[in-house]
Amino acid sequence: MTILIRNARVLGGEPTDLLLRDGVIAEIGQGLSADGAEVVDGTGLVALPGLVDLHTHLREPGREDAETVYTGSRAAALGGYTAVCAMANTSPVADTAGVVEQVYRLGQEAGLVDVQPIGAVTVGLAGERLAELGAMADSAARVRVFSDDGFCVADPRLMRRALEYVKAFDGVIAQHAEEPRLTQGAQMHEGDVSARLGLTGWPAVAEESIIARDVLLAGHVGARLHVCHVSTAGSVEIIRMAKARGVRVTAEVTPHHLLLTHEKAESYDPVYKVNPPLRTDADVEALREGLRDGTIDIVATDHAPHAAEDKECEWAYARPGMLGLETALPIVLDVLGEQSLGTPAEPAMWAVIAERMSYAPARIAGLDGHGNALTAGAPANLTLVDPTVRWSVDPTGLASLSHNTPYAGMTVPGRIVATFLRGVPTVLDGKVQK
Ligand SMILES: NC(=O)N[C@@H](CC(=O)O)C(=O)O
Ligand SMILES: [Zn+2]
Ligand SMILES: [Zn+2]
Repeated sequence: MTILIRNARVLGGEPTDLLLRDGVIAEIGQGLSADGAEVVDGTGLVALPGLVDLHTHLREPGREDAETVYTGSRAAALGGYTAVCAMANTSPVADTAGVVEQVYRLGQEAGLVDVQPIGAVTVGLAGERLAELGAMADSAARVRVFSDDGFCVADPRLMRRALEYVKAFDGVIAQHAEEPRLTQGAQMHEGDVSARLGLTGWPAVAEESIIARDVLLAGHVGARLHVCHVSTAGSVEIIRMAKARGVRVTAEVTPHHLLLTHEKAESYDPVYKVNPPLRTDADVEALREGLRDGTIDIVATDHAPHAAEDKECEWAYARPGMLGLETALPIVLDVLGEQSLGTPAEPAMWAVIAERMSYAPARIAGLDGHGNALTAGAPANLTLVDPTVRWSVDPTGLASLSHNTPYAGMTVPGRIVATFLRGVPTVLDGKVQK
């Protein structure tokens, strides 16, 4: 299949044509000849490298009523993604070569994005003994990222062993930083709002104390640490300090922690219940600053679909987590400065988006075929976005099997018009192709 994209603005630059052939970008330049190629009109659209999500929950195996690899892949493609890393907290847990290979194969069969399984750090996410990290690394799924996400690897000795172990194959431990002894029964951020509502608080220090411990451990053994869903100003400060000291630490922030705050809990609508919880305005400001200055390396969605019965109930009983794949780029656009569209600062904004949502996550995950600059010879993994379109988020209009988006009814900027995986369209005219 040969595709000619006409007049797209690569990272918001001058309009140009891109010829996609045999899975790669064969040529880039103005006025390329169509010569048998299928033409896609890119006028007014910005071309970005295919987005890469380092933190996605796909719920298969085990909760196929909430999301499957196929439905999550559709949501991802519609969000502009060409690769997603699938978290290990499935049922059974992805803690063996068998399970990660199953998820990997389901992703290949769906064929809409590359699904890269993340392996569990400990057997059954129980935090007691290491899972078979080496067997998962050597498997057909070639696992490099390991995480007990949903739970913290709380035992420092086990965390140290895991960090040491994955050095052998340049792996990374992605930590869900939450000291469990400080969050027992916690329902939301510990602060003035939790005090007023009478809900048990989840203090910032529960996150920060684990991050502080883990950057010290990672520095001590010279291993790679990745911090999942950073949510507090103090965490940003600790990571900034660790980086300055040369610790090999990377960090992610979610779109919802960049936009929403704990006051949302005043509605008692569990759609706003998430782990870690929504924090304060000051935290949001520090996260944005950390993302701008590179202390926070990437935006990751923590796409966490939940079935209605697990979410549309009393706050205390609702599962934490919210959808993210189809709204991530619009929220980041909103946060990073939609006002720069059409100004000389615009290309700089797209460069930051490409780095934080494609190049850096692909580097951290070791995904060589993704996160490449859009140049001749590179794999044809890219997405076309119309930054001028604003659309209203309708939970039932999303491709995800679940509907727990916190942005229902909100008008957001930026529509994904097309996505290409190795030169094959997975989304065209805003519609998924499978
Ligand atoms: N973020 C959440 O609130 N929930 C996640 C687990 C997690 O990311 O910790 C989930 O699997 O539902
Ligand atoms: Zn988590
Ligand atoms: Zn998660």
